[in-house]
Amino acid sequence: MWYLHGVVDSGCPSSMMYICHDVLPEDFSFQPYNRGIMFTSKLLTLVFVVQPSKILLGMKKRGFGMGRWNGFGGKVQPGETIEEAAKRELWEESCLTVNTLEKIGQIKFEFVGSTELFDVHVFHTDHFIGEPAESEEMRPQWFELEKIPFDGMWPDDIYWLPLLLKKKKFLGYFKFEGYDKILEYTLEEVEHV
Ligand SMILES: COc1nc(N)nc2c1ncn2[C@H]1C[C@H](O)[C@@H](COP(=O)(O)OP(=O)(O)OP(=O)(O)O)O1
Ligand SMILES: [Mg+2]
Ligand SMILES: [Mg+2]
Repeated sequence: MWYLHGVVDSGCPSSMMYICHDVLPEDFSFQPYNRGIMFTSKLLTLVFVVQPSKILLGMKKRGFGMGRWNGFGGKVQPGETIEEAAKRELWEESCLTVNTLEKIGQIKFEFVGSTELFDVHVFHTDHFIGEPAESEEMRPQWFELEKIPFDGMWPDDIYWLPLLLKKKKFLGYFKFEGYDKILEYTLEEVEHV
């Protein structure tokens, strides 16, 4: 068994190098990935605005994930913290501002044939300022919690979104073939993320 072992800081916050090794260090918290492959990593944010009986999702109008409902988020820019990026992307994509975000999950996505891992930092908030409005990138819509449109979302969401809604913290790893098929995944609840 080989495990993703290390991270090489390339100097750019959104481009880390991951190294796979055959020994699992004791302090190692990631799940098995691949055999000796060098991965780069892309830092991304994802924010879910939740109210007692409903959740705000956005229909992605362009780019990656177009045609799917999702939370609001995107790439972390140089010089930004991950939380700053999460707030900026939420604002750009939904016109909502937030004072605080709760970091609730971290998910690594691998796509067969690509050596770039997506490192998605997932946030939750139930306090926001403003009214959701359509942006170039997203068309926001509230959904009753019993009517979340999982069929129109990324296929991984149905595994971990229920944890987010219960405010349980989690770490996940999903390996995709194409964009519709999950080949394998791991998901664990954790105390800290
Ligand atoms: C593969 O599974 C995924 N599932 C879910 N639920 N969300 C995902 C998955 N892969 C990526 N995401 C999220 C992470 C980000 O929030 C977006 C992708 O970033 P995006 O392309 O929207 O980046 P932006 O910086 O906003 O885009 P522009 O450069 O076009 O402004 O999807
Ligand atoms: Mg985006
Ligand atoms: Mg964006």
